[in-house]
Amino acid sequence: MNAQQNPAQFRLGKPLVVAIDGPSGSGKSSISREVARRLRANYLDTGAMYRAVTIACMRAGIDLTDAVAVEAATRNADIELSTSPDAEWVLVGGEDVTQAIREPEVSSNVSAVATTLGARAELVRRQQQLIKDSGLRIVAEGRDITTVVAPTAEVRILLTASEEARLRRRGVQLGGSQSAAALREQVLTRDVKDSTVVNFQQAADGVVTVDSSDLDFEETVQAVLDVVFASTH
Ligand SMILES: Nc1ncnc2c1ncn2[C@@H]1O[C@H](COP(=O)(O)OP(=O)(O)OP(=O)(O)O)[C@@H](O)[C@H]1O
Ligand SMILES: Nc1ccn([C@H]2C[C@H](O)[C@@H](COP(=O)(O)O)O2)c(=O)n1
Repeated sequence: MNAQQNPAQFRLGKPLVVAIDGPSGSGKSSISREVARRLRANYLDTGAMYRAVTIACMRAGIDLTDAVAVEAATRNADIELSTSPDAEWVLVGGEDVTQAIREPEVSSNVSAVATTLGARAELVRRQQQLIKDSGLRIVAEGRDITTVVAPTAEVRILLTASEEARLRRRGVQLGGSQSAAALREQVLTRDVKDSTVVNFQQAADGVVTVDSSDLDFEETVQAVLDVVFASTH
């Protein structure tokens, strides 16, 4: 029996931490959110936290190349975010920044925060607390969840896709409004920068790779659920 035949056996009501990492545009957020729904689990978008700190720094006029200032701003950042897969909201200082953190300017600047090690340490600490607060029933996704944030998760997955698939999907997601060069900057160049501090291109020991290049959305959800099933039985 696999997950498709009987999705109801996923240790319902019991702890289940599913850690998912992968490069930009591989489908981490959308696939993880749907997997969380089907597992009746919480959902944590850790990239949204890096984006929230970035917008807080930009609004405060903080020089993003100043690691000491970025680290201090991260420690002081008042961030709240939904951990329900059915409600997407992010607040910074009580203000709703759910849409603003997705703006291209934030995408261009977020790597400066993500590559500040002191900022990472603070956000990893908060993410681990959010996972505990979820009752350890959560799908958490990002770049270092399988290796740093939740290395002992019951299920650890690297979700990948070819560059071509990732660029195509992000282009469709943005409504065809971006040039090829802008898409490469937002997807591939950002990955190169982020890769300098975390490894999300190769699976660490014990991490299962799901390559979605030739899978559609539903097939990818099922492939992830199959790994969850196989890892917990
Ligand atoms: N297997 C798939 N087939 C087709 N489209 C997909 C698939 N997986 C994800 N998508 C679509 O690709 C787009 C990008 O996915 P998503 O935003 O989840 O990626 P991501 O890895 O979280 O990216 P980022 O790290 O840059 O935020 C979305 O529109 C999503 O619906
Ligand atoms: N665990 C994480 C999550 C995200 N990041 C960085 C890398 C990205 O450039 C940025 C935004 O993430 P996205 O919303 O695109 O998934 O945050 C990270 O370093 N570690």
